[in-house]
Amino acid sequence: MAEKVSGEMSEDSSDSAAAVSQDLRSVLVTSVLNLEKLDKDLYRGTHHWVPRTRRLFGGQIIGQALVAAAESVGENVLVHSLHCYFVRAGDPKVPVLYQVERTRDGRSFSVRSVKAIQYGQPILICQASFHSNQPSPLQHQFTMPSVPPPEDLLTGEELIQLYLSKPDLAEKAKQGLNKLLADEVPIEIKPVNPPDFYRCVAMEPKKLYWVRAKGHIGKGDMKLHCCVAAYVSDYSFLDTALLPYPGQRATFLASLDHAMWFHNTFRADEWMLYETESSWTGGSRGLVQGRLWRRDGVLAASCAQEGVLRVKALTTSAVTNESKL
Ligand SMILES: CCCCCCC/C=C/C(=O)SCCNC(=O)CCNC(=O)[C@H](O)C(C)(C)COP(=O)(O)OP(=O)(O)OC[C@H]1O[C@@H](n2cnc3c(N)ncnc32)[C@H](O)[C@@H]1OP(=O)(O)O
Repeated sequence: MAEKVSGEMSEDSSDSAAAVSQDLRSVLVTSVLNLEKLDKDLYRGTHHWVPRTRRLFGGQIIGQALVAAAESVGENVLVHSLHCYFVRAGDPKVPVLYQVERTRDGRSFSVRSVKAIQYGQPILICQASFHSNQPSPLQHQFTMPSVPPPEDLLTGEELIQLYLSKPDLAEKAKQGLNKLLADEVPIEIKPVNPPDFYRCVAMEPKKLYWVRAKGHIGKGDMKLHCCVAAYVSDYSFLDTALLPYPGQRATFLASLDHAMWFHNTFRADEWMLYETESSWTGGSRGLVQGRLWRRDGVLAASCAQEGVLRVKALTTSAVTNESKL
């Protein structure tokens, strides 16, 4: 019989004191990243939240691929990087198979290659590298931007409620916002500088928001927190590249590749500051970079992604009943 491999990690003493009930646990660990083991180095993953594009969420595929890779390495190594290509759209109607190749095991580093497969064809190719913890006399990092704490900011849902209360809101925009509210995305977000609701001002391609997994994960296995961070890091990343173009509506937005480097331990169920920026767009593609900060200022992870950006010029305001352009 197939066994589940990841979500139910053991609790440390601080967690057991809290006696976390099953329904308070993050769906990311109880379901999304809890793969079914079919055979040695072969796993099956199912879906939770599917974006309105009806193609599988890239972060889910990366997170699941990393769970599969992490199952094949020892307990004393940590994931330090991953590099993925999204080669086909994922179909939400069927599960995804994850096939792990044990590329190399060295004294310090282990490399794994994972193929995510649907209908016999790869949808994602992922290389993940693991490293045993080693001391280093060289240590530096950038400084975390100074921002208000998450407790002082509105959640994504509260912001949507605020937008819904605007009297001149166009019916189509209202429908879109209500759909967003109904989405069961398993992560929480608190934007530091939410974009102007009417989106008529070009902005610098930079964002700052607090983010964490919804529900409890516990201290547990650091590798699982990296899998959750991989999921989280893809959610509102590529859209950073659209901020300078308020007169354009995205008709097709999809990540082509995604890379991450993990620097320090963190808990993905605690608030982290996600700092994203886009250094370049052109040729219907955009490049974004991101940094995930622990709230104590420690740099937890860095990310980079390129995506396809196909857009259409807006002729009227998408959000109000008035003409805009
Ligand atoms: C604030 C909250 C936001 C939450 C949203 C979360 C954001 C999440 C994003 C994601 O998760 S993206 C998911 C992960 N990434 C992917 O699924 C990408 C997977 N890769 C691919 O699908 C393909 O590699 C590709 C990028 C589509 C490859 O493109 P290619 O052009 O080589 O493939 P085709 O099969 O030929 O075409 C696909 C599609 O695109 C149309 N098309 C192709 N070229 C052009 C063009 N020059 N101009 C316009 N359209 C083009 C083509 O006609 C096909 O369209 P359909 O027939 O499918 O309609």
